[in-house]
Amino acid sequence: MARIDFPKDFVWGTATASYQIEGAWQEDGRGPSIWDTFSKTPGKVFNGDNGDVACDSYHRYEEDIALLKKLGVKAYRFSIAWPRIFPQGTGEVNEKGLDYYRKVVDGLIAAGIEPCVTLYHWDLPQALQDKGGWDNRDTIDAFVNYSEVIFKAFNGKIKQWITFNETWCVSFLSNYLGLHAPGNTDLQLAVNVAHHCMVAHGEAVKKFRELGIEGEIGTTHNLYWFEPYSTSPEDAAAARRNRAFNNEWFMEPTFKGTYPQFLVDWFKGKGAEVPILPGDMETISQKIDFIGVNFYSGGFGRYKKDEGLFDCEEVQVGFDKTYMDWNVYADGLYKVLSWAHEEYGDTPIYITENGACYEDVLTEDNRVHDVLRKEYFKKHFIQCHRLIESGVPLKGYFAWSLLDNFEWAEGYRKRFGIVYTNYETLERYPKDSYYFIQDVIKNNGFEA
Ligand SMILES: N=[N+]=NCCCCNC(=O)[C@@H]1[C@H]2[C@H](O)[C@@H](O)[C@H](O)[C@@H](CO)[C@@H]12
Repeated sequence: MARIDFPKDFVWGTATASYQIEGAWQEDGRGPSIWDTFSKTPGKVFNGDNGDVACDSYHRYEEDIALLKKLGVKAYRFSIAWPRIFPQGTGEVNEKGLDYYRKVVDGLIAAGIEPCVTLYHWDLPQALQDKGGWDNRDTIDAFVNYSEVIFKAFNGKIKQWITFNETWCVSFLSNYLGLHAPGNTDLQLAVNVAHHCMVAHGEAVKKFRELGIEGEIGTTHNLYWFEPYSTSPEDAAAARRNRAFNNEWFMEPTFKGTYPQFLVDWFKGKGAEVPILPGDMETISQKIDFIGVNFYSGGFGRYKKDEGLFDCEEVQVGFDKTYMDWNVYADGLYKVLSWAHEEYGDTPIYITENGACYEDVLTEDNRVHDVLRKEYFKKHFIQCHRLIESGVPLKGYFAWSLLDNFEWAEGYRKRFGIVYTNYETLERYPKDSYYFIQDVIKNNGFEA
């Protein structure tokens, strides 16, 4: 057994998102989001589940904060629901919406926990979607207007700001693959959405700097480690395309102000071109204070003509799988963050999400012995330590998720929490993984 110790200032946290935990979907003036619409469209979400109640954190946030305090985290990442602040996306500020987040932020600070806020975690006001959503460049200004209200309302209280969560999901998963809201399946539309979200990110960073807001600002991309199954040039090219679809397409513009040309050409061949206006790339690549990375999995790919968007098929090489059928590939975390550090430089990195879904059984005495999830965390903590030892500027780790919650198109059947949510009673029960992480935080390390 080897002792794994983390740096004294390493930030341990957990993460959630508004639509996944809050519920209270029509309370205190909240307007509809695209996820209210999508989840109530038959066939889109497992079992017809929706976020009307979710974990009811809108009313139970004090319980959540108590769980965070007991866990011992330094920070808590959550998102603000744009439709609570601007029910129609723009116009009059809904003060009652702001009041909820004032209570959450003040509660966290009183508990000695740093609030880390995501401004956009997918719940776009439906009123903006009705005008084209992220395909319409006007939504960029609406996002900056919303961001400015939040910056000013919480300046000095919130010190870590994330503009977007997973622009890959907002664009390709939601507008090309059609699996998330609003459920489109058009490559050009998805390319437009990705671009406009990244411009919106850059414009919000500019506003943050102009206003002199305290703290640090960044964005979160979900990175996936994908490598060729063999040394053949075809496999290498196919895997590179598939990886770049997830990684470089977002990291290159964010850090270098360019799109990866080989993929621009590939998309052009598929009839999709990036709607770049003069100044966009400079806006997107505004200097950020940190990069958030969500990491879950990775895999191997090989060339297969006409397979998917990139003539690339994933090869099963025997990885253990989570209940999402995702590979458990902890080395992939080391590889992808080492690659990001080499490619994009010394910007501090936070793992803003990492975690696993398994079938959880609640015992008679309200325990969940989630051995596999504990193992998943332990394997990935070891890789975090390797990264730090290798000189990668990894500054913190947020476990996904504090609570079992609304898992998007999977509804409530897929549980990622370190705390079990009983959806009938809305009671919360810490799982064994919660106590494992509590111990790791207390000792800032563990016996590997
Ligand atoms: N098909 N398919 N595609 C693979 C999708 C991988 C990317 N999904 C994520 O990273 C989401 C991220 C999200 O922030 C959170 O809100 C989700 O609850 C977690 C768990 O799902 C993860």
